[in-house]
Amino acid sequence: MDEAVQEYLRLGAEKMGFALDREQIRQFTVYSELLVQWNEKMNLTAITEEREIIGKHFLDSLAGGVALQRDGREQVRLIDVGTGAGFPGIPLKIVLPGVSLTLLDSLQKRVAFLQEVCSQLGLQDVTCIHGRAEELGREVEYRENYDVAVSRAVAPLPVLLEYCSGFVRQGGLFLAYKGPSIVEELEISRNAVSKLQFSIRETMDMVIPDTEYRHFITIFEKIGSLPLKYPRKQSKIKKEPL
Ligand SMILES: C[S@@+](CC[C@H](N)C(=O)[O-])C[C@H]1O[C@@H](n2cnc3c(N)ncnc32)[C@H](O)[C@@H]1O
Repeated sequence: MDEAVQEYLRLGAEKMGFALDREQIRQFTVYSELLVQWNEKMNLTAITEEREIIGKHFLDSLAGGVALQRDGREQVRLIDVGTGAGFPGIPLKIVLPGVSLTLLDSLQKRVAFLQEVCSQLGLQDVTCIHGRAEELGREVEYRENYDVAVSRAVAPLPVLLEYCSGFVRQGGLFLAYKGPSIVEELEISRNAVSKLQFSIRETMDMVIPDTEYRHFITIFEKIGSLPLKYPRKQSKIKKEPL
């Protein structure tokens, strides 16, 4: 990554409230290089130009960190559901190193990439898991065991709420990264929100610095204990979305 691109990253992060030190710039640089290298062998991202990786993946991922920092939730147990190539989980971990991070994806080869990134970046306290959200959310080890769940570009909101409901503890948060469809998605998610013991706190409209990209982050709070029947099996979620 050349100096101008690194400066774009540094300034963009600063505008979002994160002053990056040299080690953090190194971590983002290595991450970007690994993403481009591995993308030649496997499908990780359609975005391969450096500035775009910074804007659309790194800074975009940090938008959720703004909410966590504002709430003083920087030392949380956080799970990224359907993390793919590590978004938004890894950028959040780089700027909030006190986070205990779990990265979950249903594709094994993506998990291998995540392990390599975490090792080369020297990230501590990160667990990479291969599995399906709706199955792991029923297991004692994971069920309602996280302070925060985050997820970007994984499923329509009613389905995504069910995937993430299994992980978030009472009083914990779920941050859904969504595009402009968020207004309609919230409209069709009312039943899911109430059945899954969530309440809607707010939707943050985030503009990524020096770009015209906008992302909405809707923050849900878990207000009660999740009924045992949720999350349901994938076939049921698909056939009868809440
Ligand atoms: C479009 S990608 C988005 C990846 C990343 N969150 C991002 O924003 O770049 C969706 C990812 O979710 C994963 N996924 C889809 N359904 C899942 C499920 N039920 N449990 C775990 N991972 C899932 C897929 O394997 C894929 O890597």
